Amino acid sequence: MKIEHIGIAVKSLGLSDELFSKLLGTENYKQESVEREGVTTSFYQLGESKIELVEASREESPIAKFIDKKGEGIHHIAFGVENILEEIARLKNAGFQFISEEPKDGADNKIVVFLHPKSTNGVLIELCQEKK
Ligand SMILES: CC[C@@H](C(=O)O)C(=O)SCCNC(=O)CCNC(=O)[C@H](O)C(C)(C)COP(=O)(O)OP(=O)(O)OC[C@H]1O[C@@H](n2cnc3c(N)ncnc32)[C@H](O)[C@@H]1OP(=O)(O)O
Ligand SMILES: [Co+2]
Repeated sequence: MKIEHIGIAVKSLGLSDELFSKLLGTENYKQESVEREGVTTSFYQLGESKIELVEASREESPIAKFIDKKGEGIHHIAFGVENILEEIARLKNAGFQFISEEPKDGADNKIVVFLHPKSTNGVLIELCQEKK
């Protein structure tokens, strides 16, 4: 398992892309919308991890709700795993709760699931696996 990306909730990808390109000294390598999730993402490679800027693509997006409540900032940590089904089983066995146990298509050619922050010390954790 490794830190695959840090998700950062932003109001405007336009403004935040400009800020993060300056901050990181590199351009994003992709921008991608995931309509099911109600988000548009922008990815920056940072060594073996990434920064994922996440903007709400519609009103009822979880990102819109998060920003309304907590403002812009760190939203989630994504762990990259080899076998997401095995990790789900391991973590369920260890008593962790999932928002949904069924992996779904994420951004950046991944399948993803999320654990509920109430079972992970208040940190939203995403598991992601490269699509085969
Ligand atoms: C598809 C792209 C994908 C990728 O490929 O990388 C992404 O990263 S998409 C990222 C956006 N999608 C998600 O976040 C999906 C998972 N999130 C959810 O399902 C919901 O956001 C949630 C975590 C279940 C919360 O939704 P909800 O219960 O409707 O909102 P509340 O505001 O009532 O929150 C309940 C409770 O949880 C706390 N919370 C909410 N978001 C976070 C967070 N990001 N980090 C930590 N804690 C969070 C919130 O504060 C509430 O706690 P209490 O106030 O103590 O009740
Ligand atoms: Co993510």
